Amino acid sequence: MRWMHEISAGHEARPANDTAPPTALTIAGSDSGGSAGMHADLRTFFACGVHGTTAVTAVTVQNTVGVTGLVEIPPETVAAQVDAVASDIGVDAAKTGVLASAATIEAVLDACDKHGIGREGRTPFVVDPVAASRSGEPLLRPDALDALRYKAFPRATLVTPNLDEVRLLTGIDAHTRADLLDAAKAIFDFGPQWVLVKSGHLANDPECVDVLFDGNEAIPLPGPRYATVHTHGAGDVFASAITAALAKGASMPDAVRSGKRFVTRSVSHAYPLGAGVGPVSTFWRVSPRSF
Ligand SMILES: Nc1ncnc2c1ncn2[C@@H]1O[C@H](COP(=O)(O)OP(=O)(O)OP(=O)(O)O)[C@@H](O)[C@H]1O
Ligand SMILES: Cc1ncc(COP(=O)(O)O)c(N)n1
Repeated sequence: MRWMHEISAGHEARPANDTAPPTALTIAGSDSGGSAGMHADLRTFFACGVHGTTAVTAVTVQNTVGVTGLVEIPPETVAAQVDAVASDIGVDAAKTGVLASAATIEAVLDACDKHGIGREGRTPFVVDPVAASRSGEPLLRPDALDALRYKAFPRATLVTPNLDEVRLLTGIDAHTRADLLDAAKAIFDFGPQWVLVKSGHLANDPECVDVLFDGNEAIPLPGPRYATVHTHGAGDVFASAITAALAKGASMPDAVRSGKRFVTRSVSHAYPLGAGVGPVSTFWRVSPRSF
């Protein structure tokens, strides 16, 4: 084991292993409560049959009630994790969660560029612009908004905002299904290849119809709305299930449809935990009892 300050050169790549499953990388924060962030991402990758790897951006002090602390990992350490994973294990698709600051976003994008991750490279790059926890605590510094808009989004294969993130990033206040396409167009103008606007926060809509947009066509993704408050981690599970499908070689519309099926089943199996908001459950895919 070498301490971080001793690592100067890159890692040597190992020969490819034909028996290994596809790999997906999450560049995200940890959740001590185990419901959201990279914990949810890794569970989803496992349930979807891909090997999950991680670049930790921030450690959150979090439970089902809220987030009471966040410690950022130095940007160069985040970039070094991306480099270590990509240069040895490889990355078939990558996603982001909490990116914390402009400096971390820039370090991550440089590391991704180096390994062909992102729109101009061969490897799909899903940017989930996580800005706050479900309980409202900020997970992104205000200086990071422009870095997301003008640096990360143009490099993204897919951007997956919820309606609060749409409001923060574009000023559009979406309240109806019809507003989702306007929201998707406004995010698309920042330059990603695809945009997926999520409808979970349209609380008065009897269904959850998300919208996938590629600049020309809007593809509706219908799903039932379950009467549960336990949706902690739903956005992370959705983006991770999409990333897993992309890692296996699916087209974007197929990956998003399979991610939607996965997250809908996960919401339908959500369980109470602690005193606050419980997580959506990925157990349905792997456990005979399905919890
Ligand atoms: N009550 C629900 N019933 C069914 N599906 C839901 C429900 N709430 C959210 N979803 C679905 O879960 C996915 C995540 O959507 P949402 O808009 O909640 O994203 P998010 O805000 O990023 O998630 P999070 O809850 O983790 O903050 C979407 O496909 C959405 O339609
Ligand atoms: C580390 C981390 N990443 C992401 C989220 C967002 O998930 P949610 O919107 O369900 O709180 C979170 N709460 N914590």
